[in-house]
Amino acid sequence: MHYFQYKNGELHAEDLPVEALAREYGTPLYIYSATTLKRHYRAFDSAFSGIPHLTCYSVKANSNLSLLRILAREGAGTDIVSGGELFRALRAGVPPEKIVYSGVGKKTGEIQEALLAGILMFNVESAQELERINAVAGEMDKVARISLRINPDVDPKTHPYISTGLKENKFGLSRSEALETYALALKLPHVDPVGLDCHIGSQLTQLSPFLEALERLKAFHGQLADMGVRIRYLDLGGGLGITYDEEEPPHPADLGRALVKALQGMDVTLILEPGRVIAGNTGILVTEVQYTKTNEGKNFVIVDAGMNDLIRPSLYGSYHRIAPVRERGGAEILADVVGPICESSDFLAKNRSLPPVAQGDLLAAFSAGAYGFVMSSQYNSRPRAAEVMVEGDRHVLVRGRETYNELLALEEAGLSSISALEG
Ligand SMILES: Cc1ncc(COP(=O)(O)O)c(C=O)c1O
Ligand SMILES: N[C@@H](CCCC[NH3+])C(=O)O
Repeated sequence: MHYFQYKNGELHAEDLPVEALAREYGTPLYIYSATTLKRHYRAFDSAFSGIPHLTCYSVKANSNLSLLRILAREGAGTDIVSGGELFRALRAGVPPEKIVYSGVGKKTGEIQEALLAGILMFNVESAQELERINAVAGEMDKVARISLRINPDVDPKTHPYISTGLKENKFGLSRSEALETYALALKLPHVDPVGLDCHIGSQLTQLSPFLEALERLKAFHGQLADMGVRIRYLDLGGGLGITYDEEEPPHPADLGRALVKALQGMDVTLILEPGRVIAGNTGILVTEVQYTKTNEGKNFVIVDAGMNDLIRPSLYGSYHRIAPVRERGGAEILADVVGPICESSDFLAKNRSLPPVAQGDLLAAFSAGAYGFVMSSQYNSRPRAAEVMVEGDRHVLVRGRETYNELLALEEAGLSSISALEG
């Protein structure tokens, strides 16, 4: 069941016509389906219901506060990678004891904030980070629960920019370094090594890399037990892929069955950090055609959403299905769908077969709920897209579009004092 569907030739977000929302809030506009979000979360979480587990939604995929609030009410924890994400997760009502903190570059202030909040654990990525967490926790008279992120050297068979578990990637510790670092953790008074963690990459479309990583972690778990480290949490990260085009990723239930079976007999709580599989197909980006033109036989459809709104096609060559919001007949044309940004890398699609579209038409880019708005910027001084959440026949503006004044707010003070520099 899809919640972005055509009814009588018009694209609907649940029960609302997308065109009406776009006319009300303007374009570019992100539209999210609350029903899809909940359905994805429940499908994922219930796949692991046979074992002790915690689903920590990866905030980086889509950090809109309202979306986080819905997930928090569903019982989700979160995987965060910055003080900013911690702040958001807490504001949205995620209980601190369901928050895990990943990332290679945690700063002292961020560690303090997480300790103050009382998060479940830090996924530590280097010996230096472990020492820093120990020192900060010591100053605060606390003991930090930690896991070490192992780099299992497994090929996730995905785009090189989003693969994270190969030895040439910056993430985690090799197994030999990790053994030494657990030994160090046992000696440090302000850290408690309770977990073992890995995350091998994103948009994975096969089960085998997950299972391979788990096998390596299990072998490592045995070595840790021999050293006297008692692991209570096994965190396998996120990474399950979605269908953008013709990919056929495993269903969460398949991943669940395979992992539950592989974990039999292990006395641990499984932690998972799904992002894309929860949020990706929960959102679309709606954009309006500004102009069409043909240069030497090449067709361009120029829309009002640019690489600043959805950077995935420019950054990874990613595919997003694009279709008119009102179904159109007529012979298809091959065109590049491009934005208004002054860069040739500013495109949503290249050589795409589209029905004939005209100025003023609305187009939807599908599967834009994850790594869409969160990766947007104000490049070319463009206010970022607004975000709307739909449920049934109701909707809420969950983030308005900033005004030009708001775009300049942080610079105004500089403008009033710049004359001092000008002498
Ligand atoms: C540590 C960590 N956990 C979870 C995720 C979420 O990944 P995905 O959106 O592919 O599920 C990522 C991103 O790849 C990550 O780096
Ligand atoms: N930003 C990437 C995913 C990165 C995952 C973060 N570790 C994407 O859009 O596909």
